[in-house]
Amino acid sequence: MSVLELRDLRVTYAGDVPAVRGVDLSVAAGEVLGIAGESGCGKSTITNAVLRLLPRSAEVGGQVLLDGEDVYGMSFGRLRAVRWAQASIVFQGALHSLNAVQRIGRQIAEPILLHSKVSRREADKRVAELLEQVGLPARRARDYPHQLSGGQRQRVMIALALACGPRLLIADEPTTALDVMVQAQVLDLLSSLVKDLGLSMVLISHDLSVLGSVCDRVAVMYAGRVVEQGPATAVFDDPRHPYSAALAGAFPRIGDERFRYSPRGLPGDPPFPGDLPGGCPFHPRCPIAVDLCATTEVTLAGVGDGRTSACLRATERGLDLRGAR
Ligand SMILES: Nc1ncnc2c1ncn2[C@@H]1O[C@H](COP(=O)(O)OP(=O)(O)OP(=O)(O)O)[C@@H](O)[C@H]1O
Repeated sequence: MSVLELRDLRVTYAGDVPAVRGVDLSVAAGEVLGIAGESGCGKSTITNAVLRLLPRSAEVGGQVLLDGEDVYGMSFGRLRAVRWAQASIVFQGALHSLNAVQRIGRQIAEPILLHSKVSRREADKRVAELLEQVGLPARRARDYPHQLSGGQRQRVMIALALACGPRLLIADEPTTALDVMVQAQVLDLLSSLVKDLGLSMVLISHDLSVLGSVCDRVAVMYAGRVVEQGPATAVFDDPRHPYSAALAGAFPRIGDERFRYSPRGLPGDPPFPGDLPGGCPFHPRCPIAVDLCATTEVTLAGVGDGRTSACLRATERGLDLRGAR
C-alpha cells in the first residue's frame, strides 16, 4: 500500500481558480518523490491539500489517502493525530515559520508533548536527540531563532517535522533562500535521514536538477497538472516533455558542457490558472508546438520505461527534446 496517494486531486480557489486540476500521484514506503514546476503551478497547493491545511476558499475534489485512509473523510481528532505523527511538512522560509520569541527547544518539544504522553524531561531528551540527528549540538535548544544561521534554522525545521516520528515528510522548497553550499548540506541531510529512518518523502522544488540528485521519481507540473512523470535521472537527462526539458535547461549544472555557455531560461510566464489557454496549456511557450497543440487537450500517457508524458509529440521517433532546452 502507498504511504501517500493522490487520486484525481482537484483544488479550486475562490470558485474560479483551478490551481490543481486532476493530479494522480503515489509515494511508496521508502520512496522519495520529487515535484517540480515553476512558481504558481500548484506545488504548495498540493502540500497543503495533503494535510487539509488549505484556506476555506479552496474547494477540494478527488481523494488524498495516507496509508490508505482518506484524509478528507477523517474526524478533526483523527486529523490532529495524523498531522505530525504520520505525515509532516518541512516548510520553506524557516525564519517566518519559527516563533521568534520562543527558544527552539521549546518549539520542538511542543508537538511531542501534545502527541505523546511523555514528561517535560522526556520531551527535552527527545529534543536533544532530534537536534543531534539534524547535525546541531543539543545545547542549541536554548537558542532563539535569530541566534541561528539560515541553514541551522532549516535544520531546526527538519527536527520539528521529525518530532513525532512521521512515516512521510513533505519538504516544500526546503532550500529556498539558502546559499548554494548550505542548500547542498540540507539536501544531503534530508536524503540521509530518509534512508536512516526508512521514511518516505515528497520533495518540492522549482529546480529540477536538485530533484534529479535526491529523488527516486519525479513529477513535473505545469498549470495544475502533471505533464511528465518517471525515474528522476531519466526525466532530467532525457525529458519526454518539452516543459521538463526547458526546466532542466533553466538550471545549469556545473561541468555540464551543454549549459556552459548559454544557460537559457524559459521565455514567458506560466498562465494564470483562472485563464488557461486552450489545448495544451504549455503550447504558447513551447518551442516544438504544432497547430494541433492549440486545440488538443493531452492527458498523461505511457511513453515506455515506466514514464508518462502529456505531450502530443512525446513518442515521435527521432524527436530529441534536449533541443528544446
Ligand atoms: N488562497 C488562494 N486564493 C486564490 N488563489 C490562490 C491561493 N493560493 C494560491 N493561489 C493561486 O493558485 C495557483 C497555485 O499556487 P501555488 O502556491 O500552489 O503554486 P506553487 O507552484 O507552489 O508556487 P510557489 O512556488 O510560488 O509557491 C497560483 O496561481 C496562485 O496564485
